[in-house]
Amino acid sequence: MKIVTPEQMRQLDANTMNSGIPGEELMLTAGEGLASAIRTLASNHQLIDSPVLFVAGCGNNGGDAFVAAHGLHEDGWPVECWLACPESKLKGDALIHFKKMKKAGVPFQALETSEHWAHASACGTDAEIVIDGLLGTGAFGELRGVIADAIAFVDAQADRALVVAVDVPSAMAVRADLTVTMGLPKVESVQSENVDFVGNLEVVDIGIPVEFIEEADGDSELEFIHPSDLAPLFPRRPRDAHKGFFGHVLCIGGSKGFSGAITMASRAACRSGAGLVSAFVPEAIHALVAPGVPEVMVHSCMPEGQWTAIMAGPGMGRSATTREQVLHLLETSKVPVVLDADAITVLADHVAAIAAARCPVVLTPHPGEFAALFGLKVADVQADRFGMAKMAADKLGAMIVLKGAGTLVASSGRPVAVNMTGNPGMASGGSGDVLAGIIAGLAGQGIPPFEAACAAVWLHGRAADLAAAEKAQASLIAPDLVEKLSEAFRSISCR
Ligand SMILES: NC(=O)C1=CN([C@@H]2O[C@H](COP(=O)(O)OP(=O)(O)OC[C@H]3O[C@@H](n4cnc5c(N)ncnc54)[C@H](O)[C@@H]3O)[C@@H](O)[C@H]2O)[C@@H](O)CC1
Ligand SMILES: Nc1ncnc2c1ncn2[C@@H]1O[C@H](COP(=O)(O)OP(=O)(O)O)[C@@H](O)[C@H]1O
Ligand SMILES: [K+]
Repeated sequence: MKIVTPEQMRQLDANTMNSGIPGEELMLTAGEGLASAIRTLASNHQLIDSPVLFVAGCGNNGGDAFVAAHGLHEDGWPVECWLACPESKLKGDALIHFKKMKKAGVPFQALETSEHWAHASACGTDAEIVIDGLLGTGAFGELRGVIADAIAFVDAQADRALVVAVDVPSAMAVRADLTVTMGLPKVESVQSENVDFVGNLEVVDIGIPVEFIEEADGDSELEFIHPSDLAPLFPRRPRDAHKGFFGHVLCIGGSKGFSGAITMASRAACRSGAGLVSAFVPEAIHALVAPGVPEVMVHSCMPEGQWTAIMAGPGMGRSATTREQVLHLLETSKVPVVLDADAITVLADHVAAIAAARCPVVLTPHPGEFAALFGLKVADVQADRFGMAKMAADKLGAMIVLKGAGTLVASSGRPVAVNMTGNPGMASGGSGDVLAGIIAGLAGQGIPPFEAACAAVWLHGRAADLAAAEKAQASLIAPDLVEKLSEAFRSISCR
């Protein structure tokens, strides 16, 4: 999906209004989309009917919030709206929707002074979901008036409540769990320095005609991984399909003390739709791995097979044997090869072998592995994630999945894809192994490797978001991601 600047978005909004869709209607669709995202978030977190506080500014960003507050109030939710300016400053579409909200009886108050906000901060709120509708794409310059107080108030709620930003986190100073953006994602929201503010990023279709979007300029170097782009990768399965239709994936990895990594990776490949999955593990752990994954054919000698994708690395260890095996794969494979973890770091002095491979290669480094591969410092990788991913893809002729919040998928000659699903609960051992398995499972059933990597990072993060909403981020473990994959798939496909 295209990513736009605020200016490009304003142009799209203006073109849409000129084509006959009134601004009032655009705002209604935006606010209804926001209400629907809040309902889903609340439902996933078992917070249905919990108090929701909308904090609105005097622009159209506040207008979206009024529509959503109105909608939830009509559903019977305990909703309240605080306005960070005098009512008299409201105008246009926002004023229209404000009046409707007020008429419907949504409890409301205007907090016009810093003293009001100091009092609000002292008293707090019992709302478990707080909505930031203070500033959107119309923000400019230094914060003026009470907006700074209101932003500080909403941001402070992030320490105890779920925070949802409308369109963009206000002045990129509110730490949101979810940003519900209108029309198309905005460039600032996918920049790596802003991941802590944006949280997950969902897009509301506000009815901008497709042809306007196609014609619009967007960021030519970046694209957003959106479920609507992934759905076509999973067409209806023919009724007479059999396991041979969906490929045979080989997963190589594991070592003494690291049997879980390959177990989870190969299970994730199965859960991603591969027809058959085989694993090759050292003899010493065969008896540990095999019973854990009855759906996988586990071997302790290199098996023969018509592989459609090969994945190597999880739990493999950084031995000379690992390096030899990986180099051999790169030299001989004709099918996509996914390299993760140790299979990446052992190539630090052999990057030429990656460039020389004739098969598609997908590397899935976390910043530490990326730094090790190129002899860099992790801080330097993190300081320019986009540039680093692009550099590596160009240099190695491989697809680079640079992991971490706002995972990037880069391939030479095309825009870098950015993913905004996932949460810090994934920062626990084994999450990456699951991702490698998903990519191999998707590539192995014939999805082109770049698209497989994009779909995999989205599904992986989505599974983690569903799991965290149910079990809490702190309690998330990698097998939860595998278990929630089914639900993640269901959010892009009805079958
Ligand atoms: N037709 C449209 O234009 C649509 C707009 N939408 C929403 O409207 C938003 C954009 O609306 P606006 O252009 O009204 O902009 P904003 O809602 O961002 O706010 C602009 C208002 O905030 C004030 N302001 C700006 N910068 C400030 C600062 N630094 N300190 C204090 N006050 C400041 C301005 O004086 C102005 O009154 C989008 O982000 C989106 O949420 C959506 O409803 C979809 C349709
Ligand atoms: N804060 C976070 N937000 C989003 N995703 C995260 C976060 N922390 C970790 N992840 C994801 O979890 C996975 C961790 O992978 P990795 O570091 O290789 O772990 P391991 O080696 O333990 O399997 C990656 O896909 C990464 O993008
Ligand atoms: K906002």
